[in-house]
Amino acid sequence: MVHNAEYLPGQETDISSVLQGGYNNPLLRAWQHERQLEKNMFIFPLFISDDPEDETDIPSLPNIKRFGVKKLIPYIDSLVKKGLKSVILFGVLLNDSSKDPEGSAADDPEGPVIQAIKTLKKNFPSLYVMCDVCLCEYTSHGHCGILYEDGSINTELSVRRIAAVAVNYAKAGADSIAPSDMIDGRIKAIKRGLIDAGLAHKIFLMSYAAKFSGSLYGPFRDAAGSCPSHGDRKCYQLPSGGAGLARRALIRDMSEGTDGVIVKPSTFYLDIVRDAATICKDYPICCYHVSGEYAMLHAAAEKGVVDLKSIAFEAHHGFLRAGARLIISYFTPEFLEWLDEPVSL
Ligand SMILES: NCC(=O)CCC(=O)O
Ligand SMILES: [Zn+2]
Ligand SMILES: [Zn+2]
Repeated sequence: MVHNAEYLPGQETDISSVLQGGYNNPLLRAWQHERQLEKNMFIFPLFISDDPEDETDIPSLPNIKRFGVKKLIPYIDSLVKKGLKSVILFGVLLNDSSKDPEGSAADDPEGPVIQAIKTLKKNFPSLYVMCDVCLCEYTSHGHCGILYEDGSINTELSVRRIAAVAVNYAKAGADSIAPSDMIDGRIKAIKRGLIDAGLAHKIFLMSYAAKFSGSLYGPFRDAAGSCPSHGDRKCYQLPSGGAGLARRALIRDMSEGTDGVIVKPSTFYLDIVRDAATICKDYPICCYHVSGEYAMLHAAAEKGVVDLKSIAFEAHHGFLRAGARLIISYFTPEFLEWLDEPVSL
C-alpha cells in the first residue's frame, strides 16, 4: 500500500479498516463513551449499627466503616459537600440477643434504620435515602425471611413481615424501598402496603429483581452480621447459571409494580444487566457492585496487580455499557473525588 499518496477518485483504499482516527485524542475517547459516569448515578451503601456511638472499620471492606446514628452526620456532610446524592441503608445489630425468628428489630422505631432515616432526612433534606429491606440482619437464624420448622422459607409470613417493615421505613421518611430478600411476591405486597398507607406516590420501589447467590457477599456479611446460622440462600436467591430465572424475575417484578430493578452482583452478571436493560427498557436499571467485588479490586491493587482508580473506572464503565443507569457502589466516596479530577481516558 502507498502511504501519503494523493487521493484519486476510484483508487482502491481500505477506508473501512481505519478506526484510529476516531480515538486518537482524550477528547475523542470521551466522545466514544455512549454515556459518562456522573455523580448522580452513585448510591452509597451505609452500615448503621445499633450502638449510636459506633464508628468501626470493617476489615474486609477497605475504607468502609460502620456508623452509629450519632457519628453519621459529620461523615455524610463531607460526602454531600462533594456531591453525594443518595445512600442505601443497612441496619446492623451488634448484639445477637436483639435478634429473633421474625426479625422484629428491623423496624424497631428506636432501631438503627428508622433512627438513621430520621437523622439523615432532618440534616440533609435533599439527600435521597433508600432503605434495603431484608430480615437477615435481624433474624436469629440469619435467613432473609421467616422459616417453617423444617428450615424452609414460609413465603406468606415472610412477605407479610417484609411488607410491614417496608411500610414502616416509608412512614419514617425513607424516599425509596429496595427489598433484597428475593422471596416470591414481596413486590406486590409492598406496593399494596404503600398504597394502603397512602405513600405509594412518594416512594420509589426498587426491586432486587435478579440477585444471585454466590461467593461475593462475604465482606457484607462480616459487616452486617447476617451470615445464615445454618444452610444457605440457594432456595431464594438465584443460581449463578440461572439467566432464564433472572429474566422471569425481572418480568414478574415489573408486573407486580416495581419502579426500578437491581441486578446483583454486577461484574460477573453483565449479561443479566443487559437483559434487564432490554426487558425493563422503560425502567431505571441499577447494578450493585457488591462487597466481594469491591474487596477483590482492593486486594488486586494492594498486590500491585492493578491500579485501583483505573480498574474502578473500567469496571463502572462496564456497568454503563451493559445498560445500568444507577450503581450501588462502595467506591462512591472515591468517585465523588475522581469525577472532579481530570480523567486519563
Ligand atoms: N442485601 C445486601 C447483600 O446481600 C450483600 C451486598 C454486598 O455484598 O455488598
Ligand atoms: Zn437478606
Ligand atoms: Zn442481602
